[in-house]
Amino acid sequence: MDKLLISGGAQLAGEVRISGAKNSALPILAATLLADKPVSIGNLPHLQDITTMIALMGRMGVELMVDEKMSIEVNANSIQSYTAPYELVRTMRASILVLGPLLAHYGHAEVSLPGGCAIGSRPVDLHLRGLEAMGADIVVDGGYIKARTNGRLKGAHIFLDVVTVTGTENLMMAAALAEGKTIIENAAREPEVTDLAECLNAMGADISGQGTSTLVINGVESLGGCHFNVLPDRVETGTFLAAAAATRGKVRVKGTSESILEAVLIKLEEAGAHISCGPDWIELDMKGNRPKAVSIKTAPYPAFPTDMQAQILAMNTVAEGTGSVIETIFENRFMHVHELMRMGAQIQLEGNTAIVTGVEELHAAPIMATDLRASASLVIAGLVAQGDTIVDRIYHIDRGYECIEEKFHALGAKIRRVAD
Ligand SMILES: CC(=O)N[C@H]1[C@@H](OP(=O)(O)OP(=O)(O)OC[C@H]2O[C@@H](n3ccc(=O)[nH]c3=O)[C@H](O)[C@@H]2O)O[C@H](CO)[C@@H](O)[C@@H]1O
Ligand SMILES: C=C(OP(=O)(O)O)C(=O)O
Repeated sequence: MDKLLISGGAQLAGEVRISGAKNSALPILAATLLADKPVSIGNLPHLQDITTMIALMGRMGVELMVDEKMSIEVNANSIQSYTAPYELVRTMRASILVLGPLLAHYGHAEVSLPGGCAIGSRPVDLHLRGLEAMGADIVVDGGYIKARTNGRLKGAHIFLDVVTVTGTENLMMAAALAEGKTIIENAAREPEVTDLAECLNAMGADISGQGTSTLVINGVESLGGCHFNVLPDRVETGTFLAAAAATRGKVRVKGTSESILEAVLIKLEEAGAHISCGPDWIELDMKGNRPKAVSIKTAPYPAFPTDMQAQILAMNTVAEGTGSVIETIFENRFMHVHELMRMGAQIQLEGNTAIVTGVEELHAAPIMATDLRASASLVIAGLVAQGDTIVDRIYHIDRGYECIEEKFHALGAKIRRVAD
């Protein structure tokens, strides 16, 4: 199993290119199952979750051709199986995103229940309830969601009790081919949901309201092909900026946009960062200063994203002062706290709140990655710690970060991948 070996202490400096967003690329790949013609997707990130989605769709008989620039052409017409098996779903929850498209286009689907994971129980009840409201027959049997529809799904008025990103995406995709109008209220407003809506519209769907909490989808009879470029990854962007702030460095992230991570940039400025932005870049300069601790509370977009909680918490561990970190989305998203404390971080954990008092220095220790963003926070901690930190179980980080050690290395970090 690969590990990352990080010799801390370098101030990050330089430029880094941001990849396409994992959480946009995954639903867009699933959306190609709705089309009758080939769909081509550009700016696809090169990471494990994308490989898993390609493997899953390939297993169904879908033809996928990736070129050397990580564009992919997907032709779903060759599909032969409508099943997402447990062995693939268990490695990537986002596999649930094939449920809505398979059901809407082909009338049936069998998708393994994703189950819980390190960050929380993560049920999919709202996905299922929404599809049932559109006329689907759903049973859960032997760990599988078995869904069928007699004829086309029917448009429905759906109110989501909780703001759910993949739930909104699954229902929006299903509604795109349903008969009549669907209204989804309390919909997720994340940029990745908007990106998916734009891609579906480019395929011929009739969706409006994206970026607001009410989506209106007029179902169409069929969807065609298109070429679509995935938006930049706001979590990868924020991760490099948080690392730059923690190391008192100066980093420019390119191929990204300030408009998709305002809540994060505001907090980094509060931490003392000087931020400047261009049309497709953001620069953060700490002018050599120690960051100031900030308080954050995670909530659905446009508020502070849960996927950036661990990285800002890691910055706080070496900041001046005390900051509180409140996690409101997932009930168990503080696994990194215990590992950071092993490095000398001062953190008090009370329910969904972590009170972090910055220390002058963290100390290297062998530490274990437990989930994707927790892993990123441990890398940030390793970058600022005295000595050599070994981060184990980095398969979590490979799920969602493209060439992470190469990108940090290019910014002056002493980091390399080591095999057991
Ligand atoms: C592939 C992808 O895009 N993953 C993102 C997506 O995950 P994902 O879409 O799985 O997360 P959700 O937005 O659905 O989860 C939000 C909350 O709703 C609850 N819930 C969700 C669905 C449901 O049927 N019932 C229910 O109770 C969840 O347990 C959680 O407490 O949004 C999360 C929240 O921004 C991010 O952390 C993930 O990176
Ligand atoms: C939690 C995440 O991903 P997923 O929903 O795929 O587990 C994430 O991207 O931080």
